[in-house]
Amino acid sequence: MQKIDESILSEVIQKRPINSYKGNYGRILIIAGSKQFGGAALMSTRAAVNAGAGLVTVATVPEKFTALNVDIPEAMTIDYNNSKDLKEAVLKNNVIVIGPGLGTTENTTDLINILIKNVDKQVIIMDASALTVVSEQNIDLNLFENIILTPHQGEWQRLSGLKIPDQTQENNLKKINSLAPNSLLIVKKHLSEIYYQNKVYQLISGNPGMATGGMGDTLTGIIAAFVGQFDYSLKTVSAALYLHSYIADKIYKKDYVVLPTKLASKIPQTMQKFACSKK
Ligand SMILES: NC(=O)C1=CN([C@@H]2O[C@H](COP(=O)(O)OP(=O)(O)OC[C@H]3O[C@@H](n4cnc5c(N)ncnc54)[C@H](OP(=O)(O)O)[C@@H]3O)[C@@H](O)[C@H]2O)[C@@H](O)CC1
Ligand SMILES: Nc1ncnc2c1ncn2[C@@H]1O[C@H](COP(=O)(O)OP(=O)(O)O)[C@@H](O)[C@H]1O
Ligand SMILES: [Mg+2]
Repeated sequence: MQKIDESILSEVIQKRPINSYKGNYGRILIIAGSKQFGGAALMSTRAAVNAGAGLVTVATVPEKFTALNVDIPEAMTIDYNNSKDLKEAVLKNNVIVIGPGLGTTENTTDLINILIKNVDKQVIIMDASALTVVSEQNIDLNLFENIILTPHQGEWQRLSGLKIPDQTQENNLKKINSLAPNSLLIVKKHLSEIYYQNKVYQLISGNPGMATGGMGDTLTGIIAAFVGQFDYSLKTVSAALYLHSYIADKIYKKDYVVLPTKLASKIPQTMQKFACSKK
Protein backbone atom coordinates (compact mmCIF):
# COMPACT_ATOMS: atom_id res chain seq x y z
CA MET A 1 0.00 0.00 0.00
CA GLN A 2 1.41 3.37 -1.03
CA LYS A 3 1.43 6.41 1.25
CA ILE A 4 0.40 9.88 0.12
CA ASP A 5 2.95 12.41 1.36
CA GLU A 6 3.92 16.05 0.94
CA SER A 7 5.80 15.48 -2.33
CA ILE A 8 2.45 15.14 -4.12
CA LEU A 9 1.73 18.87 -3.63
CA SER A 10 4.57 20.30 -5.72
CA GLU A 11 4.10 17.51 -8.22
CA VAL A 12 0.48 18.50 -8.92
CA ILE A 13 0.15 22.23 -8.17
CA GLN A 14 1.26 24.16 -11.26
CA LYS A 15 2.38 27.73 -11.74
CA ARG A 16 -0.20 29.51 -13.86
CA PRO A 17 0.78 30.38 -17.44
CA ILE A 18 0.86 34.16 -17.94
CA ASN A 19 -1.72 34.17 -20.74
CA SER A 20 -4.30 31.99 -19.05
CA TYR A 21 -7.85 33.03 -18.13
CA LYS A 22 -10.62 31.74 -15.84
CA GLY A 23 -11.89 29.32 -18.50
CA ASN A 24 -8.61 27.40 -18.17
CA TYR A 25 -9.22 26.58 -14.53
CA GLY A 26 -12.40 24.57 -14.51
CA ARG A 27 -16.12 25.16 -14.54
CA ILE A 28 -17.48 23.72 -11.31
CA LEU A 29 -21.11 23.06 -10.41
CA ILE A 30 -21.89 22.41 -6.74
CA ILE A 31 -25.35 20.90 -6.13
CA ALA A 32 -25.66 21.34 -2.40
CA GLY A 33 -27.48 22.81 0.57
CA SER A 34 -31.09 22.88 1.73
CA LYS A 35 -33.13 24.90 4.18
CA GLN A 36 -31.57 22.98 7.09
CA PHE A 37 -28.00 22.60 5.81
CA GLY A 38 -27.05 25.85 4.10
CA GLY A 39 -23.58 25.87 5.63
CA ALA A 40 -22.53 22.73 3.76
CA ALA A 41 -23.11 24.49 0.41
CA LEU A 42 -21.23 27.55 1.60
CA MET A 43 -18.23 25.60 2.85
CA SER A 44 -17.93 23.47 -0.29
CA THR A 45 -18.22 26.59 -2.46
CA ARG A 46 -15.74 28.63 -0.48
CA ALA A 47 -13.20 25.81 -0.67
CA ALA A 48 -13.65 25.46 -4.45
CA VAL A 49 -13.20 29.19 -5.05
CA ASN A 50 -10.21 29.44 -2.70
CA ALA A 51 -8.56 26.37 -4.27
CA GLY A 52 -8.51 28.18 -7.60
CA ALA A 53 -11.56 26.99 -9.54
CA GLY A 54 -12.04 29.29 -12.55
CA LEU A 55 -15.83 29.53 -12.39
CA VAL A 56 -18.08 28.15 -9.68
CA THR A 57 -21.87 27.84 -9.84
CA VAL A 58 -23.89 26.69 -6.84
CA ALA A 59 -27.24 24.99 -7.36
CA THR A 60 -29.20 25.32 -4.13
CA VAL A 61 -32.45 26.62 -2.61
CA PRO A 62 -33.16 30.33 -3.35
CA GLU A 63 -33.34 31.22 0.35
CA LYS A 64 -29.57 30.59 0.58
CA PHE A 65 -28.66 32.82 -2.38
CA THR A 66 -28.11 35.95 -0.26
CA ALA A 67 -25.86 34.17 2.21
CA LEU A 68 -23.85 32.68 -0.65
CA ASN A 69 -23.58 35.96 -2.56
CA VAL A 70 -22.47 37.85 0.53
CA ASP A 71 -20.02 35.22 1.74
CA ILE A 72 -18.61 34.08 -1.61
CA PRO A 73 -19.44 36.72 -4.24
CA GLU A 74 -17.12 34.95 -6.70
CA ALA A 75 -19.69 32.13 -7.06
CA MET A 76 -22.89 32.19 -9.14
CA THR A 77 -26.20 30.77 -7.92
CA ILE A 78 -29.07 28.84 -9.51
CA ASP A 79 -32.19 27.21 -8.08
CA TYR A 80 -31.79 23.43 -8.19
CA ASN A 81 -35.56 23.01 -8.32
CA ASN A 82 -35.67 24.73 -11.69
CA SER A 83 -34.91 21.63 -13.73
CA LYS A 84 -34.25 23.55 -16.96
CA ASP A 85 -31.57 25.69 -15.29
CA LEU A 86 -30.08 22.68 -13.54
CA LYS A 87 -29.93 20.67 -16.76
CA GLU A 88 -28.18 23.55 -18.56
CA ALA A 89 -25.70 23.88 -15.70
CA VAL A 90 -24.95 20.14 -15.76
CA LEU A 91 -24.22 20.36 -19.48
CA LYS A 92 -21.92 23.37 -19.29
CA ASN A 93 -19.78 22.50 -16.26
CA ASN A 94 -16.96 19.96 -16.32
CA VAL A 95 -16.77 19.04 -12.63
CA ILE A 96 -19.90 18.50 -10.53
CA VAL A 97 -20.15 18.11 -6.76
CA ILE A 98 -23.41 16.61 -5.53
CA GLY A 99 -24.50 15.96 -1.97
CA PRO A 100 -23.25 18.26 0.80
CA GLY A 101 -26.22 19.40 2.87
CA LEU A 102 -28.90 18.22 0.44
CA GLY A 103 -30.73 16.11 3.01
CA THR A 104 -32.27 12.77 2.21
CA THR A 105 -35.66 13.81 0.85
CA GLU A 106 -37.21 12.79 -2.48
CA ASN A 107 -35.88 16.05 -3.83
CA THR A 108 -32.34 14.69 -3.59
CA THR A 109 -33.40 11.57 -5.53
CA ASP A 110 -34.82 13.87 -8.23
CA LEU A 111 -31.57 15.85 -8.40
CA ILE A 112 -29.51 12.65 -8.78
CA ASN A 113 -31.85 11.50 -11.56
CA ILE A 114 -31.49 14.80 -13.43
CA LEU A 115 -27.74 14.35 -13.17
CA ILE A 116 -27.91 10.76 -14.46
CA LYS A 117 -30.03 11.83 -17.45
CA ASN A 118 -27.77 14.70 -18.50
CA VAL A 119 -24.25 13.81 -17.50
CA ASP A 120 -21.68 12.70 -20.01
CA LYS A 121 -17.93 12.80 -19.36
CA GLN A 122 -18.02 15.33 -16.51
CA VAL A 123 -16.29 14.31 -13.29
CA ILE A 124 -18.82 13.80 -10.49
CA ILE A 125 -17.82 14.15 -6.83
CA MET A 126 -20.51 12.44 -4.81
CA ASP A 127 -20.66 13.10 -1.07
CA ALA A 128 -22.87 13.15 2.01
CA SER A 129 -26.66 13.05 1.45
CA ALA A 130 -26.27 12.00 -2.20
CA LEU A 131 -24.35 8.91 -1.05
CA THR A 132 -27.01 8.12 1.54
CA VAL A 133 -29.78 8.39 -1.06
CA VAL A 134 -27.82 6.25 -3.53
CA SER A 135 -27.50 3.59 -0.79
CA GLU A 136 -31.19 3.76 0.15
CA GLN A 137 -32.46 3.68 -3.45
CA ASN A 138 -29.87 1.24 -4.80
CA ILE A 139 -28.92 3.67 -7.55
CA ASP A 140 -26.34 2.21 -9.93
CA LEU A 141 -23.09 4.18 -9.62
CA ASN A 142 -21.85 2.69 -12.89
CA LEU A 143 -24.20 5.10 -14.69
CA PHE A 144 -21.50 7.71 -14.12
CA GLU A 145 -18.42 7.40 -16.29
CA ASN A 146 -16.12 9.44 -14.04
CA ILE A 147 -17.06 9.40 -10.38
CA ILE A 148 -15.27 10.18 -7.12
CA LEU A 149 -17.02 8.94 -3.97
CA THR A 150 -16.14 10.60 -0.65
CA PRO A 151 -17.98 8.79 2.17
CA HIS A 152 -17.07 8.96 5.84
CA GLN A 153 -17.15 5.60 7.57
CA GLY A 154 -20.88 5.89 8.39
CA GLU A 155 -21.73 6.69 4.77
CA TRP A 156 -19.43 3.91 3.55
CA GLN A 157 -21.22 1.50 5.90
CA ARG A 158 -24.54 2.41 4.27
CA LEU A 159 -23.14 2.12 0.77
CA SER A 160 -21.11 -1.04 1.21
CA GLY A 161 -23.01 -2.85 3.94
CA LEU A 162 -19.69 -3.23 5.81
CA LYS A 163 -19.83 -2.40 9.51
CA ILE A 164 -17.03 -0.05 10.59
CA PRO A 165 -14.89 -2.75 12.29
CA ASP A 166 -15.17 -4.80 9.08
CA GLN A 167 -13.97 -1.95 6.87
CA THR A 168 -10.53 -3.44 6.29
CA GLN A 169 -8.63 -2.50 3.15
CA GLU A 170 -9.22 -5.95 1.73
CA ASN A 171 -12.98 -5.85 2.34
CA ASN A 172 -13.28 -2.27 1.07
CA LEU A 173 -11.43 -3.14 -2.11
CA LYS A 174 -13.68 -6.12 -2.78
CA LYS A 175 -16.80 -4.04 -2.18
CA ILE A 176 -15.86 -1.13 -4.40
CA ASN A 177 -14.81 -3.54 -7.13
CA SER A 178 -18.29 -5.00 -7.12
CA LEU A 179 -20.20 -1.72 -6.58
CA ALA A 180 -18.41 0.68 -8.95
CA PRO A 181 -15.12 -0.70 -10.28
CA ASN A 182 -14.30 2.43 -12.31
CA SER A 183 -14.82 4.87 -9.47
CA LEU A 184 -12.25 6.57 -7.26
CA LEU A 185 -13.27 5.97 -3.64
CA ILE A 186 -12.02 7.97 -0.65
CA VAL A 187 -12.96 6.47 2.71
CA LYS A 188 -12.62 9.46 5.06
CA LYS A 189 -11.37 8.88 8.59
CA HIS A 190 -8.15 9.30 10.56
CA LEU A 191 -5.59 8.40 7.83
CA SER A 192 -8.10 8.38 4.97
CA GLU A 193 -7.71 5.83 2.18
CA ILE A 194 -8.10 6.07 -1.58
CA TYR A 195 -9.24 2.99 -3.52
CA TYR A 196 -8.55 3.23 -7.23
CA GLN A 197 -8.05 0.65 -9.96
CA ASN A 198 -7.65 -2.20 -7.50
CA LYS A 199 -5.02 -0.43 -5.37
CA VAL A 200 -5.09 1.30 -2.00
CA TYR A 201 -3.32 4.53 -1.07
CA GLN A 202 -3.19 6.03 2.41
CA LEU A 203 -2.93 9.61 3.61
CA ILE A 204 -0.31 10.18 6.28
CA SER A 205 -1.58 13.47 7.68
CA GLY A 206 -4.63 14.80 9.48
CA ASN A 207 -5.66 15.24 13.10
CA PRO A 208 -8.64 15.03 15.48
CA GLY A 209 -9.07 18.83 15.38
CA MET A 210 -10.63 18.10 11.97
CA ALA A 211 -13.54 16.27 13.60
CA THR A 212 -15.95 19.16 13.15
CA GLY A 213 -19.00 19.72 10.94
CA GLY A 214 -18.13 21.04 7.50
CA MET A 215 -14.68 19.50 7.20
CA GLY A 216 -15.81 17.00 4.56
CA ASP A 217 -17.88 19.62 2.73
CA THR A 218 -14.68 21.68 2.47
CA LEU A 219 -12.81 18.69 1.02
CA THR A 220 -15.34 18.31 -1.82
CA GLY A 221 -14.66 21.89 -2.94
CA ILE A 222 -10.88 21.39 -2.91
CA ILE A 223 -11.13 18.17 -4.93
CA ALA A 224 -13.44 19.83 -7.46
CA ALA A 225 -11.11 22.81 -7.93
CA PHE A 226 -8.07 20.56 -8.33
CA VAL A 227 -9.75 18.31 -10.91
CA GLY A 228 -11.04 21.39 -12.75
CA GLN A 229 -7.61 23.05 -12.92
CA PHE A 230 -5.20 20.18 -13.24
CA ASP A 231 -6.78 16.91 -14.44
CA TYR A 232 -8.83 13.95 -13.33
CA SER A 233 -6.22 11.56 -12.05
CA LEU A 234 -5.24 9.70 -8.92
CA LYS A 235 -2.35 12.13 -8.36
CA THR A 236 -4.55 15.21 -8.55
CA VAL A 237 -7.17 13.82 -6.17
CA SER A 238 -4.41 12.65 -3.79
CA ALA A 239 -2.94 16.17 -3.80
CA ALA A 240 -6.34 17.68 -2.97
CA LEU A 241 -6.79 15.21 -0.11
CA TYR A 242 -3.28 15.88 1.15
CA LEU A 243 -3.60 19.68 0.97
CA HIS A 244 -6.77 19.55 3.11
CA SER A 245 -5.01 17.67 5.93
CA TYR A 246 -1.70 19.50 5.46
CA ILE A 247 -3.34 22.86 6.17
CA ALA A 248 -5.36 21.32 9.01
CA ASP A 249 -2.15 20.04 10.64
CA LYS A 250 -0.57 23.51 10.48
CA ILE A 251 -3.66 25.06 12.11
CA TYR A 252 -3.86 22.31 14.74
CA LYS A 253 -0.42 23.23 16.06
CA LYS A 254 -2.01 26.35 17.56
CA ASP A 255 -5.77 25.78 17.47
CA TYR A 256 -7.64 23.15 19.49
CA VAL A 257 -10.23 22.76 16.73
CA VAL A 258 -9.61 23.24 13.01
CA LEU A 259 -12.40 25.42 11.68
CA PRO A 260 -13.27 24.62 8.06
CA THR A 261 -13.60 28.35 7.28
CA LYS A 262 -10.10 28.99 8.63
CA LEU A 263 -8.74 26.04 6.64
CA ALA A 264 -10.33 27.39 3.44
CA SER A 265 -8.85 30.86 4.02
CA LYS A 266 -5.32 29.39 3.98
CA ILE A 267 -5.67 27.47 0.70
CA PRO A 268 -4.45 30.20 -1.72
CA GLN A 269 -1.22 30.94 0.15
CA THR A 270 -0.46 27.24 0.64
CA MET A 271 -0.99 26.49 -3.05
CA GLN A 272 1.27 29.39 -4.00
CA LYS A 273 3.99 28.07 -1.69
CA PHE A 274 4.01 24.69 -3.44
CA ALA A 275 3.65 26.12 -6.96
CA CYS A 276 6.66 28.36 -6.33
CA SER A 277 8.75 25.61 -4.76
CA LYS A 278 9.14 24.01 -8.20
CA LYS A 279 12.55 24.02 -9.83
N1 LIG B 1 -23.24 23.24 8.43
C1 LIG B 1 -23.86 22.34 7.64
O1 LIG B 1 -24.74 22.67 6.85
C2 LIG B 1 -23.44 20.93 7.74
C3 LIG B 1 -24.18 19.99 7.02
N2 LIG B 1 -23.82 18.70 6.99
C4 LIG B 1 -24.67 17.82 6.17
O2 LIG B 1 -25.49 17.08 7.02
C5 LIG B 1 -25.97 15.95 6.32
C6 LIG B 1 -25.80 14.73 7.18
O3 LIG B 1 -24.42 14.36 7.23
P1 LIG B 1 -23.75 13.74 8.54
O4 LIG B 1 -22.44 13.23 8.13
O5 LIG B 1 -23.73 14.77 9.61
O6 LIG B 1 -24.76 12.65 9.02
P2 LIG B 1 -25.15 11.20 8.50
O7 LIG B 1 -25.14 11.05 7.02
O8 LIG B 1 -26.42 10.82 9.15
O9 LIG B 1 -23.98 10.30 9.07
C7 LIG B 1 -23.83 10.19 10.45
C8 LIG B 1 -24.08 8.74 10.84
O10 LIG B 1 -22.89 8.01 10.48
C9 LIG B 1 -22.28 7.52 11.67
N3 LIG B 1 -20.83 7.64 11.55
C10 LIG B 1 -19.96 6.64 11.67
N4 LIG B 1 -18.75 7.04 11.42
C11 LIG B 1 -18.81 8.34 11.18
C12 LIG B 1 -17.84 9.29 10.86
N5 LIG B 1 -16.54 8.98 10.73
N6 LIG B 1 -18.24 10.56 10.63
C13 LIG B 1 -19.53 10.89 10.74
N7 LIG B 1 -20.52 9.99 11.05
C14 LIG B 1 -20.13 8.74 11.27
C15 LIG B 1 -22.87 8.34 12.79
O11 LIG B 1 -22.78 7.57 13.95
P3 LIG B 1 -23.14 8.17 15.42
O12 LIG B 1 -22.47 9.53 15.48
O13 LIG B 1 -24.61 8.25 15.46
O14 LIG B 1 -22.53 7.17 16.33
C16 LIG B 1 -24.28 8.57 12.29
O15 LIG B 1 -25.09 7.43 12.51
C17 LIG B 1 -25.13 15.87 5.03
O16 LIG B 1 -25.88 16.39 3.96
C18 LIG B 1 -23.99 16.77 5.34
O17 LIG B 1 -23.40 17.33 4.17
C19 LIG B 1 -22.61 18.21 7.60
O18 LIG B 1 -21.66 18.22 6.58
C20 LIG B 1 -22.21 19.06 8.80
C21 LIG B 1 -22.25 20.54 8.52
N1 LIG C 1 -9.64 12.21 13.86
C1 LIG C 1 -9.42 12.61 12.60
N2 LIG C 1 -8.19 12.49 12.05
C2 LIG C 1 -7.97 12.89 10.78
N3 LIG C 1 -8.92 13.39 9.96
C3 LIG C 1 -10.16 13.51 10.45
C4 LIG C 1 -10.48 13.14 11.78
N4 LIG C 1 -11.80 13.38 11.98
C5 LIG C 1 -12.28 13.89 10.83
N5 LIG C 1 -11.30 13.96 9.92
C6 LIG C 1 -11.44 14.40 8.51
O1 LIG C 1 -12.42 15.43 8.43
C7 LIG C 1 -13.30 15.20 7.33
C8 LIG C 1 -14.72 14.92 7.87
O2 LIG C 1 -15.61 14.69 6.80
P1 LIG C 1 -17.18 14.54 7.05
O3 LIG C 1 -17.43 13.64 8.17
O4 LIG C 1 -17.78 14.26 5.74
O5 LIG C 1 -17.53 16.05 7.52
P2 LIG C 1 -18.81 16.95 7.23
O6 LIG C 1 -19.85 16.11 6.58
O7 LIG C 1 -19.24 17.45 8.58
O8 LIG C 1 -18.38 18.07 6.36
C9 LIG C 1 -12.72 14.02 6.56
O9 LIG C 1 -11.81 14.46 5.57
C10 LIG C 1 -11.96 13.25 7.65
O10 LIG C 1 -10.90 12.47 7.15
MG1 LIG D 1 -19.71 14.78 5.11
